Amino acid sequence: MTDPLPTTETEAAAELEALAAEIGRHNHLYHNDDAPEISDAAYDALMRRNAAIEAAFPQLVRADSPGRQVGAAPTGHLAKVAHARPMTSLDNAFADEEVAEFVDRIRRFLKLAPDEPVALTAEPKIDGLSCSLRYEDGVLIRALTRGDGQVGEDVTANVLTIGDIPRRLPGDTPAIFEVRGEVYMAKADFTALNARLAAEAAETGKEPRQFANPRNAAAGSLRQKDATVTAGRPLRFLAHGWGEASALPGDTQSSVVAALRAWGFPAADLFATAATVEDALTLYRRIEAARADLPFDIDGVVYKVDRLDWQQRLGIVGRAPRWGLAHKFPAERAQTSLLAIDIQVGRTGALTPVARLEPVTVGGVIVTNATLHNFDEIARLGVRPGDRVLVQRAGDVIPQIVENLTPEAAHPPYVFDCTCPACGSTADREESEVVYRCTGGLICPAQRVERLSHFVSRHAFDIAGLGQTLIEAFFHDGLVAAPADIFRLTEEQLAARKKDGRVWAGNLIAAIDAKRRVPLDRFLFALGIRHIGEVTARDLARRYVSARALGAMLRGAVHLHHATQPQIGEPERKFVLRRDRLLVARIDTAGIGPEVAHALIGFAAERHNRDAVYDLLRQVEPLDVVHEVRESEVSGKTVVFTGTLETMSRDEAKAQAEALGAHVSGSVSKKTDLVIYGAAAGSKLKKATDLGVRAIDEAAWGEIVRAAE
Ligand SMILES: NC(=O)c1ccc[n+]([C@@H]2O[C@H](COP(=O)([O-])OP(=O)(O)OC[C@H]3O[C@@H](n4cnc5c(N)ncnc54)[C@H](O)[C@@H]3O)[C@@H](O)[C@H]2O)c1
Ligand SMILES: [Zn+2]
Repeated sequence: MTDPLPTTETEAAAELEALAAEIGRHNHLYHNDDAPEISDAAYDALMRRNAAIEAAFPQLVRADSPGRQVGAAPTGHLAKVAHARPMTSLDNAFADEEVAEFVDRIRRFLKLAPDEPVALTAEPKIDGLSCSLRYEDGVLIRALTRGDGQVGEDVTANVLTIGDIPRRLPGDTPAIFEVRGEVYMAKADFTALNARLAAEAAETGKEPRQFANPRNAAAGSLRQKDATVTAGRPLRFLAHGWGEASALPGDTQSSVVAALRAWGFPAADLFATAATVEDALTLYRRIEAARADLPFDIDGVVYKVDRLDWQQRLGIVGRAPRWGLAHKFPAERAQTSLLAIDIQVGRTGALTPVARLEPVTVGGVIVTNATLHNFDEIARLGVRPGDRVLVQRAGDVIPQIVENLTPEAAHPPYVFDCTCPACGSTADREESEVVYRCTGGLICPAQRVERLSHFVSRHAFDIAGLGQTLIEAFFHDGLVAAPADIFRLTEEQLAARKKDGRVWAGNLIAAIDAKRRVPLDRFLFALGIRHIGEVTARDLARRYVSARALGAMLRGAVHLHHATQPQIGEPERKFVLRRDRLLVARIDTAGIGPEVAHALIGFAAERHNRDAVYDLLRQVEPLDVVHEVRESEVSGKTVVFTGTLETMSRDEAKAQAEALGAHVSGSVSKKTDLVIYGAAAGSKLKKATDLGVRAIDEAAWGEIVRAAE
């Protein structure tokens, strides 16, 4: 967990509340709908976060804390029946040390000597759903799902269709005995079932029902109202415990499991006992190594205290027994083939490469694509379509490629052609960045809504009554695709959208018309060019004064840009742009900086963008910047700033002087009228003194400025 814990009670209580709601929602999706939205690892991370906050703020533990609950209360169509003994969950461990702590806790609880051995059983943790089978006088009379641990769903009819489950126990068995275990679906059966469902759907022309993983398939198949559906599903059963029992056929976990086997229940082949923590961990690794070859999905190893008298004393705390622990496996990995690399375009134009994979089950979920983060990652992994790759799902829901398993040069290298797949514009990146962005901001379908919303926003065109929601609606209805379209909207079009919409339409058109003349800086800012925020837009506007002058400069720059591009071909060509110092130098003045220069040229070099701007210029007129000059004692004079100014930047000082009608020069000569010096002023100040030029400090300059206000 990387996020720091909340520091105040208020924050902690708020987060616990949010977690309870979120985890509750996922419990419902997982346990009742068999349709989880997040991975188990992501779910476990939420639970751990909840537990960590509860440990830091024990007074805030909620009555409905997810840490106290088992599963989810059943809500479906099946009859709800109370359990004779609660069906619990298990505490989780992820690291080896946690297993040692588990045994230490048991020793402390039972007040055992430190060297007293605590024998544990170890067995795979099957990814299915638990089920309790009640036998009375050796006959199966009821089967219940776990539900919320107190109340389960009656699935007796369904369970009778499962071949692994005996209907009747042989010979002399206790009068009452509840066998508990997992109903699961084998991996191969799961794949076949999904294929069958797809084929059936294709025949009837319906949308196929596909299960995300074997666990969901098992749960969805068992919890059917119509047991004949269950009968057609390849469900299996593994016994691992018991509930109410009038007598027990042994005094250890292992001897009871052996009896269950003798009665005809399948139990895990990899079941074993361990005398020490080290032995338990050895079993864990053995089971982990066997994992991929097991016919069913498992997500960890379950340890239980072998002695039943100790289990009895240890009892249950909250949602789980003190005598059991689920030691989960780390993120699962799997091999598959990289079919293709696609590029997704985000709402702000960022391009993300996505790996299309041959479907593979990783950690119980079918994975068909993985993120590659960015193009550097593709280079780092050296992956090419056709390669075998190692895929992993970690705490994150999005799977990732961790390694390329195909030797060098087996397939042609992946080449990114630096164009946006959504609009065909050039994609560019800055030297300091790894992310490529589409430069077709105004025309790129992936970015349009975002750009249009920006265009009408408060600091841009600021059109009264035209916000994001309306712009989105106009876009979806095909009324507005580019900024210029806003100015082509008609009252008739708008009025037709609302009942009695005349007045509204009239007002909106008037508000739009009122913005047909806007200050140049707003116009520039509204275009949504990267790095051109409000301040930079204002700087650019001040420097170029008119749209015409700015346009002329850009035309020149773009012409030069195209002329300096080597002829088509290698991808590098397209970003020569950002290395072209000469070009950038043309606009990299007045503190505008190379990043802004690159962004501007990149934008202007794109024909679609130019067309969109010309189209807009037929509708609106950007107003020239009028430099207001105030009369002051320095009007018409030449001033020089030197040294380090304390209260303002050099740029601001220069702007101040210009606003007062002064000319700012960089060097001191006989023509200089005034030198303003800051700290550590050197040769210029000396020269001024030598030439007899008047020199004042920053504070005195401040007085001149204030006097002119
Ligand atoms: N992805 C999601 O949205 C989501 C939501 C809820 C739960 N989950 C998953 O379910 C887990 C929580 O469910 P849970 O309460 O069932 O806990 P759990 O799955 O971590 O462990 C308890 C269960 O393990 C099962 N089990 C399997 N093999 C066993 C064995 N050999 N011995 C004893 N029990 C065995 C039993 O059914 C028992 O109830 C989470 O950790 C997460 O993995 C995921
Ligand atoms: Zn694009």
